[in-house]
Amino acid sequence: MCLRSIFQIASRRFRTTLVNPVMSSKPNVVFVLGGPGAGKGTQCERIVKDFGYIHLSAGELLRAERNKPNSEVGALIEKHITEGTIVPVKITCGLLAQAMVETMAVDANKNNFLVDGFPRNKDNLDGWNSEMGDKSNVRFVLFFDCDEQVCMNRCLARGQAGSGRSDDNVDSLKKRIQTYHDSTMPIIDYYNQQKLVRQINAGRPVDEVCLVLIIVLYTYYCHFTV
Ligand SMILES: Nc1ncnc2c1ncn2[C@@H]1O[C@H](COP(=O)(O)OP(=O)(O)OP(=O)(O)O)[C@@H](O)[C@H]1O
Ligand SMILES: Nc1ccn([C@H]2C[C@H](O)[C@@H](COP(=O)(O)O)O2)c(=O)n1
Repeated sequence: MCLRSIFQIASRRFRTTLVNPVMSSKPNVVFVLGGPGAGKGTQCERIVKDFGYIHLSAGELLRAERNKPNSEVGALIEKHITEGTIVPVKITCGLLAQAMVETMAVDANKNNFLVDGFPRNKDNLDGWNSEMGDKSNVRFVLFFDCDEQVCMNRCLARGQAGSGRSDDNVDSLKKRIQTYHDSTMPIIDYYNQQKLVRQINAGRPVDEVCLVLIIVLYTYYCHFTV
């Protein structure tokens, strides 16, 4: 049986049987973490298409806010993006919360969110817990584990392919990778201690990573059907 067939069968069963048992009026949140270029966005998009999640990328929301001509925080966001540092949580959590509210206002059943690139440091974590802790259900954390040099090469290739991102260059990437080690890994460790981390080898080709991701999701949601 080909990979595509397995994927289609798993996703059909997932949508009809496995998502429904965890529906609630609060948003269900799966945090997605990993180094820059680990493939978080690529894999989230695949899951959205076949599994009915809503993908919210913190980085994308920040770039969209930065691009608004009248944004009061646009310059601050751009400074953090190019420096590879982390935007204050008040801004990022506000954008995420607003996107969730807007999504669920259109369709209350759309309450399963992949929150990609968040929480990235202690400020993110504390801000989320105080603002969203009792307004959301954090189900688990997907950790895309990928070799640093592989991450760097992928981002540089993405820049050369015309991403237009001001941080797909060697200087910014070195800083982003440092921030990832210093600030994001402790957050992954924190969730790991709570047994909430599902670790995925993200150094493999896209289809192989995706297959492992499907198995991880399937296994998780099977707990709700037994
Ligand atoms: N498994 C993979 N193998 C090879 N290339 C990949 C793989 N996954 C993603 N890529 C490519 O690597 C680049 C980075 O992927 P992606 O944007 O999904 O990473 P990301 O973790 O979301 O990065 P960032 O945190 O910088 O936004 C993209 O050009 C993507 O096409
Ligand atoms: N929680 C977050 C997420 C992202 N940013 C900023 C800083 C990152 O380097 C940049 C790009 O994010 P990505 O697209 O790689 O997820 O956006 C942040 O400050 N806080």
